[in-house]
Amino acid sequence: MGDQEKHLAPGSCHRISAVCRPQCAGRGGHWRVNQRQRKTFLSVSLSLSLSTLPVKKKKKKIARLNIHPSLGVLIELEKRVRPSCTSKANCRTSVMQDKSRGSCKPRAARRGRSGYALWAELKLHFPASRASPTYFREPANKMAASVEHDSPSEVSEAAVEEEETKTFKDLGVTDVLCEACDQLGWTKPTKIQIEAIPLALQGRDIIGLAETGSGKTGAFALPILNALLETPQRLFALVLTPTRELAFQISEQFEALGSSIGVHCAVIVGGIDSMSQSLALAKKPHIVIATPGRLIDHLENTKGFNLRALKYLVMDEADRILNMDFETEVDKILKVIPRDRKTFLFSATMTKKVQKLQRAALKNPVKCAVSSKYQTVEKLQQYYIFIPSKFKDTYLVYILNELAGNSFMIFCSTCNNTQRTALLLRNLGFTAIPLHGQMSQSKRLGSLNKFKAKARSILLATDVASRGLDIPHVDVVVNFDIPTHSKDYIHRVGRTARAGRSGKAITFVTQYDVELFQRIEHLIGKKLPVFPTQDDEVMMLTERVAEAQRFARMELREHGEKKKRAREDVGDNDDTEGAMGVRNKVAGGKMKKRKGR
Ligand SMILES: Nc1ncnc2c1ncn2[C@@H]1O[C@H](COP(=O)(O)OP(=O)(O)OP(=O)(O)O)[C@@H](O)[C@H]1O
Repeated sequence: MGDQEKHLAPGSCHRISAVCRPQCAGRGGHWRVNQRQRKTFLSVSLSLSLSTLPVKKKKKKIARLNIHPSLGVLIELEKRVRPSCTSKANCRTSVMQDKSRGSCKPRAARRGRSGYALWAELKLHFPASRASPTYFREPANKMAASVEHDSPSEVSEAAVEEEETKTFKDLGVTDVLCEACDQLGWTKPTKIQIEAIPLALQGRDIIGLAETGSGKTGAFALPILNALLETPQRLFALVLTPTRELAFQISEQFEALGSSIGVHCAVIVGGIDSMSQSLALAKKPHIVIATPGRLIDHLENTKGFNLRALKYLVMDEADRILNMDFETEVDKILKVIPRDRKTFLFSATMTKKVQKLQRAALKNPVKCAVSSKYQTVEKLQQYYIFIPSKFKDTYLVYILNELAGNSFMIFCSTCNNTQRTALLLRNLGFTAIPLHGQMSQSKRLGSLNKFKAKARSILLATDVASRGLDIPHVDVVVNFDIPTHSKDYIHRVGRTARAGRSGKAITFVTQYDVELFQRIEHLIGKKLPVFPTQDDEVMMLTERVAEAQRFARMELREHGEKKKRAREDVGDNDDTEGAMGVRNKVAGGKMKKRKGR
């Protein structure tokens, strides 16, 4: 019999008779539902027939019928034991034991033919609209199933509706946190929240995979706050993030959700005075949000700070955190936190490499996947333009003019190119601001805040800004330099079209980038269309752009020398906006003057 492999039409009710094989005897296990079934099931009626099995005498138990809590809504569990079974009353739902243990044994077995009988009828709902979790514990019960069609079910439609109208309260979130969600304008939970929150509240370790901008932060923050309310404790949870800006953002979200319950968070990231962080840790916050390196510094050097009582560990952007770059730090952290903790891994691009996941030391995790492994958002329009490398700047200016009035995030591959391009655009009168790893942390946050506050319409950034940052008003992402790691593409373009909004992403492909681009298309499983451009109009810009390039190079040099001369200078001049010439240009004068306009 095909093991739950039969195709089942949506909207119909099905009866599956499953026969439990002898080797499953005595062990617990979970039903595994295959991908197709998860997609098509609306309602399923399972009739499990565990009958007359050739069980060896020494086997004491037959089967354990476990329904994984995340599998679906268990509507009905009905058990019938064959009339031949003499001690119905003793027969437990899942286990039948032999006579010596004083419970039932069917006649067939008593006659010497080893065999037991148990019917269990289950009805499960698999609403079609629901993105079902895809990871279940490998079933110990190997069941062979036969599928019969039953009459179509109306209940299923109701179940779909129910799924859509689920509230945070239905997920088990406590009232005070539901109110906080309400205040943030979160009227209903997102798919990943529907999947992950109930499981997290049950105390399971979770691997959460969902597309960018789908509310993963809420999916781990709400269960942690819920648990914190139940058992208040200092240094309750640790959230590890790969970038500093993301750490601040997550802290803001925790504080917004937990404001009414007085949650205290500490952000522990590099590039910021350690002393103030030590003081913050001395106050024993409830939640610590940290980048791995600086957290290690504090664990090693800050007196009185330890995470020995930690209850929750979250790795946001987990595939990045579990990457080789953070290997030593993460291993060190895992050694000094209790093994008896809950662990949540979340990302839009989760690694499947078992070795990497093992490093997170998860215990019997559930994978909540509401997107395929490398999926971009439906409302995101993605394009590419194929151009000669030397005209990249000109095409960028053309696109910025074409899509004027929008908010842009432009990704470059190096700090130097980010800085140079920001200068170039400023020279042409665009309100552009850079964000990269060679800027001081205060300047990085300054840039981000100006962009968030819409005081600047263009943020030029390295991949330091590609993951996690939630800036709702970003309309267009431009991959000025194509990402070398295809996964970064998904995160970069995910800075737009967030939380159900729409957005555009345009990737520049030069003669050197063709292979990288093909890899990206392969990863996302899509062929991207070309972004339409008028080449003659682009070429009309070359002269102006060339002039702005010259000024940008000069300013970059000037800026570098100035920095060398006055490293300790605390003025606002270690990002490009501080460079004198540029400031004038932003004010609208210098370039025009030079051009005589
Ligand atoms: N239930 C909800 N209803 C409405 N908006 C929500 C809900 N949950 C989260 N959001 C909002 O959705 C936006 C994106 O959330 P979040 O930053 O958690 O996404 P993410 O999945 O972590 O994205 P990324 O993969 O880019 O890190 C945020 O502005 C957040 O406030």
